[in-house]
Amino acid sequence: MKDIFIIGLGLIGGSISLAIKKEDSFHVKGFDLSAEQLRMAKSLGVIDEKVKSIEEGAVHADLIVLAVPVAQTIELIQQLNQLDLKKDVIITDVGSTKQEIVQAAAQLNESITFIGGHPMAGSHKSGVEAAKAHLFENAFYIFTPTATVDREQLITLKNVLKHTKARFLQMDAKQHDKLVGAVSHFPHIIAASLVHQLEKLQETDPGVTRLAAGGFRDITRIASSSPVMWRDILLHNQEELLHLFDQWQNEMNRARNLVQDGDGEGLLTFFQQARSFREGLPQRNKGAIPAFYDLFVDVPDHPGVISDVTYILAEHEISLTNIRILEAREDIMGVLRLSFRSEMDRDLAKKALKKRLYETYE
Ligand SMILES: NC(=O)c1ccc[n+]([C@@H]2O[C@H](COP(=O)([O-])OP(=O)(O)OC[C@H]3O[C@@H](n4cnc5c(N)ncnc54)[C@H](O)[C@@H]3O)[C@@H](O)[C@H]2O)c1
Ligand SMILES: O=C(O)C(=O)C[C@]1(C(=O)O)C=C[C@@H](O)C=C1
Repeated sequence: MKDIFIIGLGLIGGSISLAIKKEDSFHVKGFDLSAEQLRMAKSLGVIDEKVKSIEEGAVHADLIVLAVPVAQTIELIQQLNQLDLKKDVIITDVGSTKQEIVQAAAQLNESITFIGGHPMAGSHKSGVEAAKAHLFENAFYIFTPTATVDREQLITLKNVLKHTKARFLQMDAKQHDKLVGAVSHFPHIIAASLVHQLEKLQETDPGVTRLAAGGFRDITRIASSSPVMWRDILLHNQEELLHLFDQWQNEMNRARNLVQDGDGEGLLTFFQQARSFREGLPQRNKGAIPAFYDLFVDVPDHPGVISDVTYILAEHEISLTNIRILEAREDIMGVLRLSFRSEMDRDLAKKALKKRLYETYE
């Protein structure tokens, strides 16, 4: 496995390329419909080589990765089927839905192996500038091979993608769309709907958006994701989403009744059950709840304090993944939330800040 061709060099295609390109034995060629993305992918060192057309990259490839929106994935499968590809070539995709894609791939010529894939990590950001080599580290990477896929070919694919450091899982495409519909697709609809609701309220109460604080921002972050990508995902997972709409309507009616009846006990149970289930979700991987290695630091509200904290971390060569001021009011101690990539970084930061008399807690 030497020649790898990635079609679509956005967030996901770019991140896969960065993760596998570190291996000297792979040569990664890339193509993107957008000339600007393609140019940037090469100049940022995301790919080894850019090609001018799908045919140019595909005919010599041992592995072809389709990293475009799911509707485009189906068109590309049909397009690739018209080309004279290498014998034993493997085609995989990264689409967020699997059933329609796997069905489309069933039409491919017999000499082509198609293995559906879905790395379960991402971002609301799009484009090659957002790509990161470590995006999939510890995340689940789901494969949906059909019964006709040769075991050796699946191993070959995993041997390339193991450099993403993701954790591999296998299931059939229908089960994939059911589960991912619940943990990913439907929540994106809810996030966008909450934003629509606020937009309507703003028409009569223009000041309301200034009050939208941490809670609203946390739950609606994913409403900033690519509209084209999410349109296509929803169109591919219609059946599962319709079930989820029914369940959601029941859930909202249940909550509505508790509020209408002034049922304090019922509301307490409603929130207690949700909290305890959420807290039991896996935290140490990039599953439903991402890994947080957060450290909170009490800081006096005076100019220069943030640069002092970041300077101390830089002195100890500790990298931050995020920094956020949680509270900063006049004359009141504020709180900085520092996020780290690992527990080790957090512990080092804790020690370094303590030495400079900063109060920290996890
Ligand atoms: N964003 C996420 O969080 C996430 C996570 C896992 C999987 N996915 C899946 O990954 C795929 C890509 O998503 P992304 O977030 O990288 O999107 P993106 O918008 O960052 O990148 C997609 C790229 O594909 C290019 N493209 C579109 N049609 C093309 C075509 N026919 N030929 C060549 N290039 C084409 C676009 O120009 C763009 O650069 C989607 O199928 C999505 O469902 C996304
Ligand atoms: O973190 C985010 O912003 C994401 O939305 C990532 C997310 C998800 O829903 O969890 C989005 C789409 C995917 O197919 C996989 C992961």
